[in-house]
Order: sequence, then structure tokens, then C-alpha cells
Amino acid sequence: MSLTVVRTVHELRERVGAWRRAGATVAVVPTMGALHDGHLSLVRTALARADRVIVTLFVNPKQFNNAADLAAYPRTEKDDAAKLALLGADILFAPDGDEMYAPGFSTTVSVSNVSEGLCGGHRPGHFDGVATVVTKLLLQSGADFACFGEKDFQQLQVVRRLVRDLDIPVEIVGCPTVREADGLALSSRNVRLCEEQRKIAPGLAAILFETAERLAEGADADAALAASRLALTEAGFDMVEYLELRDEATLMPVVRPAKPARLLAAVWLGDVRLIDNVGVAALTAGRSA
Ligand SMILES: Nc1ncnc2c1ncn2[C@@H]1O[C@H](COP(=O)(O)OP(=O)(O)OP(=O)(O)O)[C@@H](O)[C@H]1O
Ligand SMILES: CC(C)(CO)[C@@H](O)C(=O)[O-]
Ligand code: BAL
Repeated sequence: MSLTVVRTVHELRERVGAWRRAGATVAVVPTMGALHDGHLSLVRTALARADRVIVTLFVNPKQFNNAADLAAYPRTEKDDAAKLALLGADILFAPDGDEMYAPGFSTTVSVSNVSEGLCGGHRPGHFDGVATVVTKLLLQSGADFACFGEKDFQQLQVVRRLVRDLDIPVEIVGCPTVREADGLALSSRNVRLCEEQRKIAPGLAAILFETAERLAEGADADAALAASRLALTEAGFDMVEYLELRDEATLMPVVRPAKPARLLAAVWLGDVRLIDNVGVAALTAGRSA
């Protein structure tokens, strides 16, 4: 089967309806394009889960709180389609702005609690934009499965929450972060790093993994996080936007990881913002804080 590029919700529904009548299951992978191996790992997971796979490509203006970031976002639809055809995805759904948000569009999906703080605290309106477009993509595709990367960990929890709260009949599949050989999490924004910044960038993952290990061994969280902030600055990052330890499921702040936790960070190199996160094993009863 070859890849079909679909531009309208009407055509998407027609095609999915035909698959359904033939008894096929469907997975969707929402993206903003500029596809790299991180995205492709989501597509592979989707192909393994379902008979048919839709990849969506929409650079969603509602989730950008910074006009320059939106303008600089890479757009490479032709290359993206070629990669997806090679992998065996069935549909690339790439609507234009008016198809997604018809004139007069007035609805916002807003998820509280998990979307507060972290990226939500620093990108006002971002998760309202994400929740609104993801809700639309899930309803438009009617998929049984939807794959999201753990690289955007808070986004994954926001999506899990909205699907539960709105009774959308889809299983959310979280997929592990794909990294470069030096540990840097793949991201469409990495191409904007200059040579010097690219050398500094893997320091983020290295420091997160080291800190996670110290926390799992019972190190004092405040002291460990303060040391890591300093280490990030010394490594050459221009700004540490946040570095926090949160409960893995609720994203509430934690001081001692009695349950599985996540260490999440956002840092800046020049005008490029990088995010990453790693799991922190729960302290066992025998370990002291
Ligand atoms: N390195 C990665 N490993 C696994 N999944 C990823 C990775 N990078 C992105 N994804 C996932 O791909 C999906 C689409 O993400 P998106 O198109 O925003 O790509 P991105 O590389 O994260 O771009 P950005 O520069 O916006 O962060 C999301 O579910 C995201 O979590
Ligand atoms: C989920 C998403 C495609 C919604 O626009 C976007 O936030 C992304 O690419 O992670
Ligand atoms: N990967 C999350 C999309 C964004 O940064 O807007």
C-alpha cells in the first residue's frame, strides 16, 4: 500500500470508515512534521499496534506562545511523506489552517493540574493549544491507538488526562525518548543549534541521568537539584528555565521519590529551547533520604 496525503477531515473520515467496515484497527501519530527518528519510532510502534496508521502533520499555531518560534519551525512535508511511505504508513493527514480552525472557531480544551508549571508555566496557553488540537485529531481520526513520545512528558500526561476526562475511546501509547549516540534527545529544533551549542547540548541528558541516579540512591532532592542547576550552567547552558522532580503519574512536586518520579528540565542555548526528562526509581524502604 502506498501513502495517501489527505487534506480534509471529510476525506479522512471516508477513508477511515472504509477501513472500519473491513474490520481494520487504526492508530494515529500526531506530529508537527520535520520528521526524525524519534517520530519514526512512534510510527513503528503504531504499525505494530494497528492494521492502519495515520500520521498527522499540522504546525499548530494555537500552541505557540512565541511568534518567532512559530515562524522558525521547520517545514519539510515532501521529505516527511517520503520517510512515511518507506515505513509503510497509510495516510499523511496534513490539513491547512482553515481546515483545522474554520473561521469563527471558538472552542478551547483546557486541562488543569497536570498542565500547570513546568512547560505550562513557561509557555502560557501552550497546553490549551495542544489539548484543543489533540482532541480534534483524535475525534477526526477516530483511532483506536494514539502514540506520543515521552520526550514531551508533560504533554503525554495532559493527553492521558483529557482522554480520560472526555471519555474519548482511544488508548494512549507512550513511547520512550529516542536519543543521539551522545545522549541528546532528538528534536526538530536541534537543527537550529550551531556547532558550539551542539557540543554543549548532550550535557543536559548526562546531568539529568546522573542526578536521577543520585536521587534514587537517597540524595537530598533540594541539594541534588541545586547541584544540577549549577552543573548545567557550568556546562555552558545559557539559562535553566526549570529543573524539577515530579510524581510520574500526577506531575505533582515530590521531595522524596517514594513512587516512580520524573526529573524534568527545560534549558536554553541561545534562542533554542531544549527539553528533556528521565525516570527516577522509587526509593525502597531500606534506603534512607
Ligand atoms: N526524541 C524523541 N523520542 C520519542 N518521541 C519523540 C521525540 N521527539 C519528539 N517525539 C514525539 O513526536 C511527537 C511529535 O513531536 P513534535 O513534532 O513536536 O517533534 P519534536 O521533535 O518534539 O519537535 P519540537 O522541536 O517541537 O520539540 C510527540 O509525541 C513527541 O513527543
Ligand atoms: C501533539 C502535537 C502534534 C500537537 O500539535 C505537538 O504538540 C507535538 O508535535 O508534540
Ligand atoms: N513537541 C511539542 C511541541 C511544541 O514544542 O510546541
